[in-house]
Order: sequence, then C-alpha cells, then structure tokens
Amino acid sequence: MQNAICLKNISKYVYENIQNDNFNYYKKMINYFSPEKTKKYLVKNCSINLEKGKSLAIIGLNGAGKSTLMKIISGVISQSDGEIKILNYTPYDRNKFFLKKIGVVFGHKSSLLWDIPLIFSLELHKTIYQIDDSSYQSRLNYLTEVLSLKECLNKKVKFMSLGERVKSDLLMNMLHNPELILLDEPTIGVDMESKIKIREFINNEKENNNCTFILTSHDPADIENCCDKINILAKGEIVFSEETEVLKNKYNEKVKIIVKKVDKNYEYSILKDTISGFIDATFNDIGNNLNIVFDKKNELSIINILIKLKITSFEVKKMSFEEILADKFQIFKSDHEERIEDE
Ligand SMILES: Nc1ncnc2c1ncn2[C@@H]1O[C@H](COP(=O)(O)OP(=O)(O)OP(=O)(O)O)[C@@H](O)[C@H]1O
Repeated sequence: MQNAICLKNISKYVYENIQNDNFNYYKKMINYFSPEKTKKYLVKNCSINLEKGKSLAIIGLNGAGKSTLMKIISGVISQSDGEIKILNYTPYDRNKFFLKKIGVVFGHKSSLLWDIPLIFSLELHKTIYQIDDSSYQSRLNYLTEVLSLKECLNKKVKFMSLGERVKSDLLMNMLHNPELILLDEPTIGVDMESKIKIREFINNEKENNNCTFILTSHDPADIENCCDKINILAKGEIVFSEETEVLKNKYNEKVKIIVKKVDKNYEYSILKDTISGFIDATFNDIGNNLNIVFDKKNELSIINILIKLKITSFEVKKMSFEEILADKFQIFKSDHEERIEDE
C-alpha cells in the first residue's frame, strides 16, 4: 500500500540566546550586542511512515514537540534537517495541489471568520478551494448532519460555544474532501456527545473515503477509538511507536495492583525492593497508593509476597487504555531521567 506520510530523520532546531546571570557587567554588554547562542531541538530525528487510509496519534507531554511536528507536516514551517514527503509533495513548497489535498485543524486556534455567521466562512472556503456547487452542497449537507451543526450555520462564530467552534473548524476543513487531515487536539473543550461524533466521523472518513489522519490529543479515548498507530514523543524524539491494537494486546497480559499505604509505620520501599528482586515490575507512587504493574503470570507470586509482608490493603485491577499510556509515559520518563543522570 502507498504511504501518505514519509518522514526520514526530521529535526527542527532554533538558536536561543544564552542568558547567564553570572556574567559580569562587561560580558553582559558584549552578550547584549553579540549574544552567545545555544542550539535547541524542538523535534529531533523523527521518522514516520504511514499508509493511506490509516490514522496516527502523536502523543506526548506538554512541550514535547507535537505541534511543531504538525506544522512541519502541514508545511507551515520547514524542517532544519531530514527528508519529508507528504502525499508525494514537499510540504514547505506549499504547492497549491498539495494544499488542496490537506485539511488542518488546530483545536486551540480557529480559522473561521469571527464576527460573521459560519456559513460565510464556509462559502469563502468554497471559493478559495474552487469547490463546485453540487459537491459543496452535498458535502455541506453530509457534514452538518454528522457533526450536528445545522443550527450553527447562521450563528456568528463569536457566539458559538468552544465545542461548536471546534466542530465548525473541522467541518470547514473537510469541505474540500482532503486526503490527509491533521488534527491538533480536535476534541479540546468538546462535550462527550460531540467527542463521540467526531471520533465516529474520523472512522467513517477513513473507511469510506480512504482519508489519512494524524492527530495529537491528550484524551486517551480519542486514541483508543480512532487511531491505528501511536507515536510517543518526548523532548522532540519519538521514543515509542506501536500499532494501537498490538499495544492493547500486550497490556492484556498485564495486571495492576494498587497497594493502599494505610500502615504509617511500614516502609513501603521494602515491598518494592522485595518484588523487584526477582519480578520485572514497574512502580508508581501516587499519593497514598503504590501502583505495581507486572505480567499476569506473576500475579500469584506478588500476592504471596504481599501476604508474607502482612500487607492486606490492596486491590487487583485490569489496566484501562489510559493507564496503559500513563504506564508507557512513566517508563520513558524514568529512562529519560536515568539517561540524564548517566550524562
Ligand atoms: N519558534 C520557537 N522558538 C523557540 N522555541 C519554540 C518555538 N516553537 C516552539 N518552541 C518550543 O518547543 C517546544 C515544543 O513545542 P510544541 O508547541 O511543539 O509542544 P507540544 O508538544 O505541542 O506541547 P502542548 O502539548 O503543550 O501543546 C516547547 O518547549 C516550545 O516552547
């Protein structure tokens, strides 16, 4: 199958002025006129391949570089290093045929005309993208129906709720029937019913229109319900890449035990040391709980350890998708901290 997205070792860096409070007056003066610079990577060595008709989630903590990567893919900014082909085009060339094939929605930034009713923004979009009357009308009918936006067509954008505005942005960017849609936090501020609608819509477009989606989201349900593949970005680097189903299946083999730290006199680090002495498990202290994640096959052994150590206040749980992702983040965070300590 043909790839819609090909990124090979993409990096983006900027040079930032070094601010050093320890500089003396003379050095500060020199630094003011001829500042020392340091190279800062926003995105580093990212390689992504995605087939047409598939959806990819790019997730990561705040500041990980997700939006920067989206901007490179959509051609808003250029990469500093590496090769990129999106639908066989170089995005930063901003070729008009390429631009007609993509739709971009930044959940936190609207491209609608603020002071006038939505329908005028849509008509302007129709003109810019040279959509013929009949395709425009049928697409508009379909999109307003699936996104429940009929009543908003004549509403001024400034009077819309956040959710209505995000859905309207999505509607406008889908009008020209793009082959690739980039969604940067498309469900931000959207109510539960609309979130489900947006997810259904994405799946429908994938299935029936062979649309390719890349989305960033902090909502695990978006990823679980409509992304075929997950890339985790940390400090600009892709630290994990996996098919969603494969990840879920791997974690079906995992169990979580939540130990409630009710005994104030007990040193819970003893428990950690005892378990990690011979079982591969990850530990996460959250408030008064100690979460332990491990392979199902070790469940009995761990319960035996708990009983031997006279710890009785615990519960055994299957992991939700949100917890699976949180666990992955935890692993990469500890790896990263270890790496920094080693350096
Ligand atoms: N033009 C720029 N110059 C300098 N630093 C920048 C520039 N653009 C982004 N950054 C920095 O690069 C890092 C990544 O930013 P980016 O917006 O891509 O993160 P993000 O993963 O989308 O975060 P969030 O989840 O908070 O939206 C941040 O630390 C940001 O401050």
